[in-house]
Amino acid sequence: MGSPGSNVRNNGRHLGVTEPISLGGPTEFDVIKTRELEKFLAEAGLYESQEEAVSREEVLGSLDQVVKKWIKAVSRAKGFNEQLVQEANAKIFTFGSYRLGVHGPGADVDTLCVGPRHATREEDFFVELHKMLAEMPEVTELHPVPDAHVPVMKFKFNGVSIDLLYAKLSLWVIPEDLDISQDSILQNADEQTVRSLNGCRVTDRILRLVPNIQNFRTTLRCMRFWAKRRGVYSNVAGFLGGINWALLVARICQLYPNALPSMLVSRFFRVFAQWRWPNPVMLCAIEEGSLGLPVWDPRKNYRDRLHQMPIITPAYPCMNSSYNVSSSTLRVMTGVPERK
Ligand SMILES: Nc1ncnc2c1ncn2[C@@H]1O[C@H](COP(=O)(O)OP(=O)(O)OP(=O)(O)O)[C@@H](O)[C@H]1O
Ligand SMILES: [Mg+2]
Repeated sequence: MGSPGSNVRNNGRHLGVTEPISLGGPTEFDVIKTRELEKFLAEAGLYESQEEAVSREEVLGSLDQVVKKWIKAVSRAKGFNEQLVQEANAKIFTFGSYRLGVHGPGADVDTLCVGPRHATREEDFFVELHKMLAEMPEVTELHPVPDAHVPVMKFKFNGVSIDLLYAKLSLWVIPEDLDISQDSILQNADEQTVRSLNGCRVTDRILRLVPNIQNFRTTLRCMRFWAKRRGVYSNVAGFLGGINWALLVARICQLYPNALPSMLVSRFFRVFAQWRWPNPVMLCAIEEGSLGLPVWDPRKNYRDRLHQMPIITPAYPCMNSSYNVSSSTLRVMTGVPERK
């Protein structure tokens, strides 16, 4: 990664669907203002303690061990021979604000368990793994939600809140160094698996599509804090949630690749005050892909044409992450008065 403010990623080529607006770097004033901004964010209590960070890491390590034990038990119960049982593997990935590195103290961790083709969601994940977790003294408040649009198991592990999704790949064995960013991973995957993988694939892609990760993180922390204070941080209420704020900030980082967070925050307001919605915000071109999955395309899909504030996810299959925004919540966010 580059030093703060230097755009050295992507071999000097720009990231994004257009040229940057400005390649200008920081002045001494911006350096001072960014330091002040970081101090402000720290004093606002937005960063977790070292102790909490370590505890989260340990919990994730333990959870990974649990799913590895689970997949061996599942394989054995299905009559696999001992060598195949030993080779059987499952793995935990993280995504969301924890993976982006912008979570606050006490935040929950979005996780994904990736398993092989013989480990089913209905039986093995929601019954067998659920049973294993229910028997562990570390696990409390265990709530499976198998019928959700993205099925999830919610629980606390040693006090850390976890959302655990499941992706059943078409592979027989899950390699420990599995790369879930290739599109081929989606081949023959059921719909819930595609949706469950999406969070991780999107988060990883965002981190690859910003010129400087540290500057992106600080700016996003600031915008999340602002949005929460202003009461416009909520996907379900028709405003913007974690993913939407992340994508908007990432786009500003692309447009000002050498800017520091204090500049990026002010550019955020400048750019989005002038944005002509429903022009979409995108971090990369929307690819059709070869797997035939539906992608956001207002020319083809009538429903996509109704979206007020399209903020498109960067991993195949690209979707509008802010389909919940209505004309009235958009007006609230942009401060445009209602037309009489
Ligand atoms: N509407 C959506 N469209 C696409 N992906 C989504 C959407 N909502 C959630 N996700 C995926 O799930 C992840 C976790 O969502 P979540 O709402 O927990 O946001 P977050 O970025 O983790 O912020 P928070 O700190 O509020 O939890 C997102 O980062 C995103 O990858
Ligand atoms: Mg989250």
